[in-house]
Amino acid sequence: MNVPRKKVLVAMSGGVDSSMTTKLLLEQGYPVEGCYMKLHGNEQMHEQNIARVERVARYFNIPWHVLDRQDLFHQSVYQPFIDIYSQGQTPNPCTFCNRLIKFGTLFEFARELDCHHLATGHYVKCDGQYIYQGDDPGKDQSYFLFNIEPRIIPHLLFPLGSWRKSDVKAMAADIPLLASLATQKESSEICFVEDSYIDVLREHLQVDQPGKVLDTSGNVVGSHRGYMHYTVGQRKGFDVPLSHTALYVKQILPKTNELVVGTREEINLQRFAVRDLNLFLPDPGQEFTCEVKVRYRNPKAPARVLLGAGGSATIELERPEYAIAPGQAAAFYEGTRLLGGGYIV
Ligand SMILES: Nc1ncnc2c1ncn2[C@@H]1O[C@H](COP(=O)(O)OP(=O)(O)OP(=O)(O)O)[C@@H](O)[C@H]1O
Repeated sequence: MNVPRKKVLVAMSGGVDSSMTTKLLLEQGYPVEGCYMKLHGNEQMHEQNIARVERVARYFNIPWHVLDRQDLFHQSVYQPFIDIYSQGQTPNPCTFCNRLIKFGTLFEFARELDCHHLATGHYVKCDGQYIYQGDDPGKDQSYFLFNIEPRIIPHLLFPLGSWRKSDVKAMAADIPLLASLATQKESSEICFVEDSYIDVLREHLQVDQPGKVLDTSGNVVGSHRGYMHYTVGQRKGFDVPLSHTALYVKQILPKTNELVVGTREEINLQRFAVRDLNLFLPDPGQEFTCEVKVRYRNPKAPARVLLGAGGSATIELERPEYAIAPGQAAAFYEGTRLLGGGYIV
């Protein structure tokens, strides 16, 4: 006799991924409910997305909910995004949202609805103990999940982990009533950024304030548009008239509105620190070896992690890496298995 499946709450954005997540879970025999969360402040976008979620929920004949978490999102994702840029660092807002909202308050809501599982359309895999990279190398989103609470992993379902995005779109295109999902524009990488992050910052801060560019010896060599326009590792957008070699941002100095630039060799780092460590390993010891990804699109690099006090760690890379930006996540892996990570200091 088949054991009945426990109920799942699917985080539904109105996009193709979470809609096809719903379809796959229903096919696997799970009772499913859906939930759209109002997070950013763009009401027009919410209306459009809610109409899509309603269409999908009706098509699959499942109950669905709207959860308003705009206040929590503002306070724990949007405002820190602005504050971190103003401190001269590069924030990773999706990791805040994943910890506190998608896999935080939404999980609490799932429990209120008596749902044992929570599912999203992330391209990752999960065996109930660990999260793994998704099979589609161009879509794997495990990096953004390094900071979720370990206690909720046993409840998570990610049916798209073994799918390629192109096949997910083809599956949607085969359902006449939902075919438009397959062709709709992909949502931007950060849900509240329509075009450029600088437009968001400009609403709150004086981002356009020209400043000095220094070389690594402290000489003034050029000018820039305002430090918030830049990320460590960036090569373009500042002016160093007399340089004949490619120069990259090595350091951002918010107090003096200065950038320090250097050659590729000068900006490479082999050792750096992280804070707010989050580990899925039950017993990591004082140090362990793994591979580290310091940016979403960077390949994983072999490293040693030395644990320090108060959730800090030092990362020693086997070979120097380029563009290690304070504020970004450093996610740890063993093969495709996500071990956790921390924020680069
Ligand atoms: N506003 C929202 N309400 C509920 N769940 C959401 C919302 N936004 C995103 N999600 C969930 O988080 C997952 C990952 O979101 P992300 O924006 O990274 O992916 P996406 O490729 O745009 O997904 P989709 O095609 O489902 O919109 C989505 O598949 C969905 O399950």
